[in-house]
Amino acid sequence: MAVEHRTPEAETPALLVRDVSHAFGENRALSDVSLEIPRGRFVVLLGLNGAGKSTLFSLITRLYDNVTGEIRIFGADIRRRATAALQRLGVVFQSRTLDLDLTLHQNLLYHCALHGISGADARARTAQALATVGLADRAEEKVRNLSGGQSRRLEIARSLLHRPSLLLLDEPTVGLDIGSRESVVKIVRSLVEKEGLAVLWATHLFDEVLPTDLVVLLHKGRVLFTGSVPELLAHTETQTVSDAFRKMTGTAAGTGELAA
Ligand SMILES: Nc1ncnc2c1ncn2[C@@H]1O[C@H](COP(=O)(O)OP(=O)(O)OP(=O)(O)O)[C@@H](O)[C@H]1O
Repeated sequence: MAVEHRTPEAETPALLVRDVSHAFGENRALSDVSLEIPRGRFVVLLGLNGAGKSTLFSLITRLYDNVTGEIRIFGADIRRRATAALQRLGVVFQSRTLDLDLTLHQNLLYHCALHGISGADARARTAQALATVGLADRAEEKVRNLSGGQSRRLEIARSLLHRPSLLLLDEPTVGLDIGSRESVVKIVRSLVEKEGLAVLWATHLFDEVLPTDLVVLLHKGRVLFTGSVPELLAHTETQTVSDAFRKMTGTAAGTGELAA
């Protein structure tokens, strides 16, 4: 008789992706992608434009249906237990999705309503989320008045309202000036350190990777490496993440959309 082995709840990864592929017609955007995000870790999904990062996010968030492989959020299969899985997930997509003519407060209250959160609870969560991202004093202004970095921070606040345990961010710092980039990175890293959130941070900017992060290297729809930064450097016999990336992908220095 087959014995079923169950992973204890505390050991279940925040996100498990196993053997997931996706194609747009003839264009294979993802091929047998597997990765894991342990609880409470900051994981960088590193890949150039077109690597498949946004496609993977669309599958994890169920914008697209994954027809191959398996995706689990804290153990819940996103197809069979979609509600349980998505309740634990917060997302900041690459394109902006705020209502410019509503105030910060109204944008967040609207999102609370979508999650069935209302009244005093919604107001308390909104105030707390705005404070977390340093925008408490801007609550009654229209979003139209915010800078790019402030808008991003508001989107992060919005993603926290239903108190997720796993946060996905797709190229959150693209187009921001250096000061705004730093503040966005700092806020998200602090959520990992202080609140124990697990984060999947998609980027093509190597200087956003810290030595203590885990890295998933995605190139042309395939995962070429998963592990810690020291493991990546040892594996490639290089000194920097950008050199390691170039070596693994065969991308020559000075070409491609590399930064830092
Ligand atoms: N809706 C779509 N229809 C057809 N092809 C698509 C679609 N979305 C993505 N692709 C293709 O799938 C591949 C992966 O794209 P994807 O957007 O996931 O990459 P990415 O790593 O997020 O890059 P970027 O940061 O430029 O969005 C690319 O070849 C892209 O052209």
